[in-house]
Amino acid sequence: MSDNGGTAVPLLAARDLAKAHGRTRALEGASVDLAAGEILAVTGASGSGKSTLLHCLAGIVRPDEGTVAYAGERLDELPEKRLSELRRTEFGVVFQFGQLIPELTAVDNVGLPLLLAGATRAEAQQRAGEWLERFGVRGQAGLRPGAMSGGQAQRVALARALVTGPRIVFADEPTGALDSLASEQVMTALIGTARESGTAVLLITHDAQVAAYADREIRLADGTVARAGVTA
Ligand SMILES: Nc1ncnc2c1ncn2[C@@H]1O[C@H](COP(=O)(O)OP(=O)(O)OP(=O)(O)O)[C@@H](O)[C@H]1O
Repeated sequence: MSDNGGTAVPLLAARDLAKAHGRTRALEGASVDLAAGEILAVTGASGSGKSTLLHCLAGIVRPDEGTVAYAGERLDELPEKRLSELRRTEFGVVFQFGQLIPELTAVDNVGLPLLLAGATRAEAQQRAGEWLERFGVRGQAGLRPGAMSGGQAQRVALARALVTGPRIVFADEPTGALDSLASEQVMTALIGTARESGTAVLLITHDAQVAAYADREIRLADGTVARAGVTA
């Protein structure tokens, strides 16, 4: 990340996050920076707090302690209405599986965020088709998720996460259920598109080959960042 006399402002900056699920302390003092356009891998053992961190950074859950600042706004303090607007317009999310709506075809899944943002059905269908094309799954446009391979479904999910032009994509084990070929196709599609559009990506993964796509890697252990969380 470029250093503006030590004062460059990251796009997303989390400080000293703590979050408990009941009696389980999932995060304990985690601090992370994400620069605009940066691709950051988050690794760590199962249960180290990776998903909880992603949920706090994406404004899906509020931390118990600590701050999350996105482009000058404190996510941890925002009212739910503004948070959900940010999630709809500025952030895209991709999970390991199951995030597509099973009753909708690929093109309708990808078009849905555009409809929610006020596009007409024709506009939504056209732009969704273009995004399916970019991810190499236009041939699957009329299929429902159950009729696609895991890799195809993930590429449709990526198209849906990116169709609104978010500034950050949060991806939680996006290749976790895929074989190595499908995983490579999904990662190539995600990283290529993110680089082209300057979208930042926060990528949780167990897989060193997937983490190698990132510009930087941080490792969580016991709810805190064990390695390189904040850019100097
Ligand atoms: N909704 C929940 N209710 C209770 N405990 C939870 C909940 N979500 C997470 N935890 C616990 O919090 C800790 C951190 O979980 P988290 O899912 O953030 O870790 P993770 O590093 O993403 O794990 P994995 O790699 O297995 O997905 C774990 O001990 C987990 O069991």
